Amino acid sequence: MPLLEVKDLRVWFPVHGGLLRRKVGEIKAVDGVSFTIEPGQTVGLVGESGSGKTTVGRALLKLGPATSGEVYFEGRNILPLNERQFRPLRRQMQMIFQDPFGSLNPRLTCGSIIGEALTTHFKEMTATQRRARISDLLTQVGLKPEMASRYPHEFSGGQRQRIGIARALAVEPKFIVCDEAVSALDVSVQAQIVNLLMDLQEKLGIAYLFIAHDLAVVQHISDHVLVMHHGRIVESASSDAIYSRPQHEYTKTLLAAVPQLA
Ligand SMILES: Nc1ncnc2c1ncn2[C@@H]1O[C@H](COP(=O)(O)OP(=O)(O)OP(=O)(O)O)[C@@H](O)[C@H]1O
Repeated sequence: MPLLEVKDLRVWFPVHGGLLRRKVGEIKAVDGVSFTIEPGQTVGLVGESGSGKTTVGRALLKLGPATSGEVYFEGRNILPLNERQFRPLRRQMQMIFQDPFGSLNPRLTCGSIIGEALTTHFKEMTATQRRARISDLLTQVGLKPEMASRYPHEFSGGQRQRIGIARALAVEPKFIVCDEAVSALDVSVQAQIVNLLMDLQEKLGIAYLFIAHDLAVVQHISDHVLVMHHGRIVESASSDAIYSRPQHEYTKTLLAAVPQLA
């Protein structure tokens, strides 16, 4: 059984206009998207800005609206579930953002940021167990346990992204949406974070939807790649095939923009 199966997902946003702010049309941000993700697999989602990638990622985790379609997580359609019904599943589906600084509370230490996720989802955990788990998570993402007492501004961009990853891992997810998770970082730091994500996948069996506009990064991390254009998937193929035998004109245009490595 696939971990995640998306069937004919549509997300249309109403457009209002005129003096009375009546609905005058719709932005079809996502318009009939279908794909599957197997456990422990990475699916890359590429496309230019505005193609609908983030809207897909948010809809999958019920962080954003879905107009129609089905999203099965381990065989269960999650879109009709209300908040209470979805709560036990929320822990298993996490998101890592582009701007870790924006998504980390500047007033909390890195230990408290990770600890918050633990207290929300593991209410029975004692303070001692929590501290041990925070140390363990920091080590897993390549940071030092003693860094738990530092604040987000005391870390570099790459280290902040590691904290974001530790926070996502804290609740033991099976699936993580990585939305432009390395796009804001320097190329050498990007490679370190991508390698960390791949190591964690191997160790913990997590599946990723890896959203990016940069095809080179996506190729490195993904088993399968989806190319999105104007709300639709225009090409879906294995990572190798999409680069060696791109079928769609739009994919060829995206590939032409990738700097060639000598
Ligand atoms: N809440 C919203 N209300 C109205 N329109 C929206 C909303 N969210 C997104 N859109 C529109 O939906 C389309 C897709 O946006 P989306 O952010 O998913 O694209 P993207 O491929 O992730 O781009 P980027 O890489 O710039 O984030 C855009 O035209 C955007 O303006």
